[in-house]
Amino acid sequence: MDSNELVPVDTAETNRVLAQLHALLPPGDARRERVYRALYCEMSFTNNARTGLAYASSALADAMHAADVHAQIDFHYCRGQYQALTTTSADALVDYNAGLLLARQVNDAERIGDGLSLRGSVESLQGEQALALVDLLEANRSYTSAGKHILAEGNLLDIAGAYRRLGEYDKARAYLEQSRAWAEQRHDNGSQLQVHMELGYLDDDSGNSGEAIQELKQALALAKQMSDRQSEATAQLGLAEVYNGQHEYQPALDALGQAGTAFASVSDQSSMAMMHLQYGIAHAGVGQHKVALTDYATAETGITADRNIRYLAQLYAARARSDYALGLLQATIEDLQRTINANAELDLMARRQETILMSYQFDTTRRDLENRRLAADAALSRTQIDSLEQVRRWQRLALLLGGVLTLLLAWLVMRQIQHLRRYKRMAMTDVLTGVANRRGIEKVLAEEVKRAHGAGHELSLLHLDVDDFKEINDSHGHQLGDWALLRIVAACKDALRQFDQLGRWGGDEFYVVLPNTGADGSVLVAERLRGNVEALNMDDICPQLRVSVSVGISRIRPGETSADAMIRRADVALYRAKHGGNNRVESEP
Ligand SMILES: Nc1nc2c(ncn2[C@@H]2O[C@H](COP(=O)(O)OP(=O)(O)OP(=O)(O)O)[C@@H](O)[C@H]2O)c(=O)[nH]1
Repeated sequence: MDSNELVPVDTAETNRVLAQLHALLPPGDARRERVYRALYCEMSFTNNARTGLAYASSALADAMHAADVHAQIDFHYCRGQYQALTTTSADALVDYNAGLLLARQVNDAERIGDGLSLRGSVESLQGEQALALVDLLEANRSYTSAGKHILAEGNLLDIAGAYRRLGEYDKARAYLEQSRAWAEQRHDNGSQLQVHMELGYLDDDSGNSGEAIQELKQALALAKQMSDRQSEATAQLGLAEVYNGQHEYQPALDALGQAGTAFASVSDQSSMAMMHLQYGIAHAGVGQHKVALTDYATAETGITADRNIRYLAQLYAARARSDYALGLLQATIEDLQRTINANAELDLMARRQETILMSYQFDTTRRDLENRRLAADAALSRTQIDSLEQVRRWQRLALLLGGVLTLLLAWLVMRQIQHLRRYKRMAMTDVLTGVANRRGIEKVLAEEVKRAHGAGHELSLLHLDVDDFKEINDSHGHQLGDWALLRIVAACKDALRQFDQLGRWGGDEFYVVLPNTGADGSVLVAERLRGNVEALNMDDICPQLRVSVSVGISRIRPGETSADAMIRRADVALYRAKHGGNNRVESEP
């Protein structure tokens, strides 16, 4: 129901499906109730146009009250269709246009298609084939854009009708064959009936009356099978028209009789003018020209109201023959004149229609080209955006890789620097005690001499030697000697200030560089060192073991730029301390 694509087999089936649908409606769902009513309106009154008209009018009022625009559109269309049957198809246009306007306002492609299709079929009946084709072809585009393929297929029938009336029989037949294939494939009896009917008209118009009769009879059989009285009447009217064309007036009159009854049974007034025209031709055919004139008079009113010039031309030509047969010369001349005028108007219309069609085709082609160009532009910009994004992705990746590489390089460089520093430190460090080795302390001393010389500061150097260390080694072993050295270094460090630097010269000899330190300060530090070592308790490694150091002190002299002399003087002082009896501090003189 929501997809609006029901294909019922006949009237009874229609009513059964509608009842089923109604039973399925969720209670209180007013919107779906209106959707259902729209379907009901379209499908339930095929055999009763007046009741359908009344139903559509009241449903339209309800939809307006509920401000349900979609339902309003549906009921406008429904009412238009029953209006066309009750009076003339031209009267339906008011509702079709009103519905179409609303459909365009809410941009509802399916309902725009419905409106255009309905309006197109009226225009086609009025002889405005170009306008009709513009609307019908547009309807197809709308349906297709809304994905409503069944509705688009149904619309093909009307397109075929318009092409037939325009005299484009090949095009009309192509559309009908397409419709026939789809209708058969879907077992859609209603559409098959319409296809037979249209093929009948087409065969008749293109001079194949035998085939026309076959098609119309098939349409008639299907209409009877479906209990569709309205279509039955239309098929009978079509048959009558073919019979008249074949000068078979009695079968024509019979068919018209059947058509009249069937039309009356469904209150369909829309074909009354055509009925009278065909009656006139048939009556004239059997020699009843006076009756024919009455028929023509009635037909003329209806056809004029419908503004159908094609039928008017047919009517005037037929009436001229009856006028002539009755000896009404003046009337004959007038009707012949009217025939000429109507045909001239038809020619004019044909030319106008050609122009309208050409301009529509031009517009459509231009629009298609424009759409294709827009699509191509969109595809191009999509490709450009894609490749830009691709480039950006690569750039981001390259940046990321660059960043990672830079970090990696930085890390490698840092590690290298750290290794170098470590190697340098290791190269300057004594492995056993962890203080500066000979190279390290030489370097420190050289820098401090330079600095003291530059700034005119004082600088002192202590030369330490462990007393009788050989004896410790010899008595207690080399291992214990190492431990004793470690303890001595620790005791020395405790005695030093933050900026004093201790280094091992080798074996049991150490140097201490004392920046900014003069004679008194150096003696003080040296004594503290000596005292700390002397006070060492090493019972934990060797009970009763006592160690001591002798210290020689030298100081920088004014103008001295090399450490060698300082070292020599400190050695001399140490020598004196040793010879003074160990565990002593001696300064250079
Ligand atoms: N345990 C140990 N002994 C070492 C190390 N380096 C040198 N020695 C030893 O230290 C001793 C130093 O002895 P000497 O130079 O004769 O000096 P000393 O015995 O202290 O005598 P004086 O200096 O005159 O008091 C030698 O026996 C070296 O073999 C070391 O790293 N560890």
